[in-house]
Amino acid sequence: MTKIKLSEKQESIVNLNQGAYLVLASAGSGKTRVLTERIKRLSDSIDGKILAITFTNKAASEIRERLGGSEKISKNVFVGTFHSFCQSILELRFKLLGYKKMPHIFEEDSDRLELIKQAIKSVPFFKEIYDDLEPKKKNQYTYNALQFISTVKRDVISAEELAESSENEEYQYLFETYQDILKSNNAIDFDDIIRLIYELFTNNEAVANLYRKSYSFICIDECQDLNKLQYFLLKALSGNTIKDLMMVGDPNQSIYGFNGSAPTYMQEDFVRDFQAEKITLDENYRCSKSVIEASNELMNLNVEAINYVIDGIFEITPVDTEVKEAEFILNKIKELINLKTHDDIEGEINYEKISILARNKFVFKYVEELLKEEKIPYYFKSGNVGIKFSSISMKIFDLYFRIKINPLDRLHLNKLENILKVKDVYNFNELQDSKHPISLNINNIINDCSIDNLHLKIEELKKLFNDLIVDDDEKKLTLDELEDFANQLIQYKKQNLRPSLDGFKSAIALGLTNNTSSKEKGICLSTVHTMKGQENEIVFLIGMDDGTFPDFRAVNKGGEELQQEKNNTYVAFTRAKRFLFVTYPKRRLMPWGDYKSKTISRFLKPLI
Ligand SMILES: Nc1ncnc2c1ncn2[C@@H]1O[C@H](COP(=O)(O)OP(=O)(O)OP(=O)(O)O)[C@@H](O)[C@H]1O
Repeated sequence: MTKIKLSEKQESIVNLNQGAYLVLASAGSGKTRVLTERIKRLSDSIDGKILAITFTNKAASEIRERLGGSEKISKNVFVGTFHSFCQSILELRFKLLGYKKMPHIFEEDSDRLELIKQAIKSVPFFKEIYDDLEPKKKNQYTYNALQFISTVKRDVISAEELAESSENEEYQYLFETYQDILKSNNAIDFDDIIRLIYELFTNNEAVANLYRKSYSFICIDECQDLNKLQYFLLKALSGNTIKDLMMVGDPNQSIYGFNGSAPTYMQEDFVRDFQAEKITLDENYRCSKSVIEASNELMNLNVEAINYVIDGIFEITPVDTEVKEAEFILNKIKELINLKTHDDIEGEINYEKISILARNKFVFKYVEELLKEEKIPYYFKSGNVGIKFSSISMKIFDLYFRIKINPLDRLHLNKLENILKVKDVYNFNELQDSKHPISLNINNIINDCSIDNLHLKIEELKKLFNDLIVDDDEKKLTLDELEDFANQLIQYKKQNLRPSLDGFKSAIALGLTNNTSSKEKGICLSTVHTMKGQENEIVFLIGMDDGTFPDFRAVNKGGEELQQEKNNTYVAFTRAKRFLFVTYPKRRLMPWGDYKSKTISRFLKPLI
């Protein structure tokens, strides 16, 4: 890895000593770089431990990679997301939180929707409303109920506050019922992971003190994304003991408002509660002159381009339809690849140096079709997610695996019963006559699996799938998914000294074992949210028509939601190191067959 010479300003932040600091820095100013160098310096010079929190597994592994794997760093520095930090505590202390066995994470939205549906049906007030709704409205209702549960958790709303703020006690019942159902499955959801540890630190002074004494410094990246629960967790962890915290963030990159995040937790609460000193960093090391100028104009900023020698490209191109947009992009890509080199781009221009970004994944439809047709390699960038199997045999395996390691998990047991159309998923005769007789063999294989023999079980499964699956496409898909699972096991064992099946399942759910870099071959297609914190040489930002980006719902709501869309456009712009090509269709094909006229995104109007 090339050694970067830090600027004077960056160096001064790296060398700050004790105290609380808020580093407000614009995109590409080297926030992550500075934070990493600071952690490195601290770990060399102090004896205590350092807690470094990021918002994505990808960012955490990048920081870990840059820190290197010396024994001192491995022992003294914890780098991870809020979820992985809290999960590591939960695995040790779940009994203190009222669980007899380690609770399992229900990570999939579909699982949580199923649970909230059960909760709605057990509270008469909600059941009555729900039963009278048309099917489409039922889905929206369930989704809204789930949002309500999340809000209660993320906004740290207590039972009393809930009772006071709602029109009646029914909402409190709904919340409690959902939690009870989770608990009866010995399960938790993502928000619970942080909420439980916040409760532990708040209610158990002795345990909180253990962690307070253990960590001397806390560093947090991307703090504009903090929500109330995460900020409260940090406060509860710090207590009156930890006073050395550094938060770095960029209010202009605040794009997770829909998750309860707000830059005010760093800019107001942190500054007030910790008497934090504010420092600004307004240089841009990432982007070319053209990209910085466009971003400055977009956000009305005055960021300095350090790399002024590189002009780069910023272009906005209107195209007739989405099909034409896809053709334009494909032609441009071919042109760039044929160029092989360009003075502005380091090394050969290849597919890995190109990213295509959009507001949401639906925008990629025609581009993806063309990439496939032209046999150009590409992949979809994934966020903090675990594995989602699509082959039927791996789905069955996953469900057996879940109920094997968490026998209280009725939710997945029911799912398995439904897939197999059996009453008892362990009954030999029923399985043999079931819709998927392979389930009998799968069940036999994982019946006595343990973390020590799981790799052997995977080999048995491989043989089974090879022998029994007839359809070639299905066989390939199943074997690919099994291999992915096997790779995740290897990753997990590398990361954990005391591995367990429970721990492995949680690590998968948190996306900690997902080695994405091996799958990231070719052109990267990503939503802007998922690309946050990352960069590429050449970026295409597509579908920049008003109503798509900004999203029409934000346009209708206006205010903060619209501002977040603008911030999201800024995040998209500043992912480009050298070239940024922006496109929008002047007409969009609607699902019912008509074309609708479109205009350029309101944010881009001043730039044309
Ligand atoms: N002093 C420096 N000299 C040269 N390059 C640098 C320097 N500091 C940072 N960089 C490079 O600039 C780019 C942006 O750095 P980094 O990702 O740390 O920024 P950031 O502020 O976290 O970005 P963002 O918030 O936009 O995701 C990286 O490619 C990094 O290696």
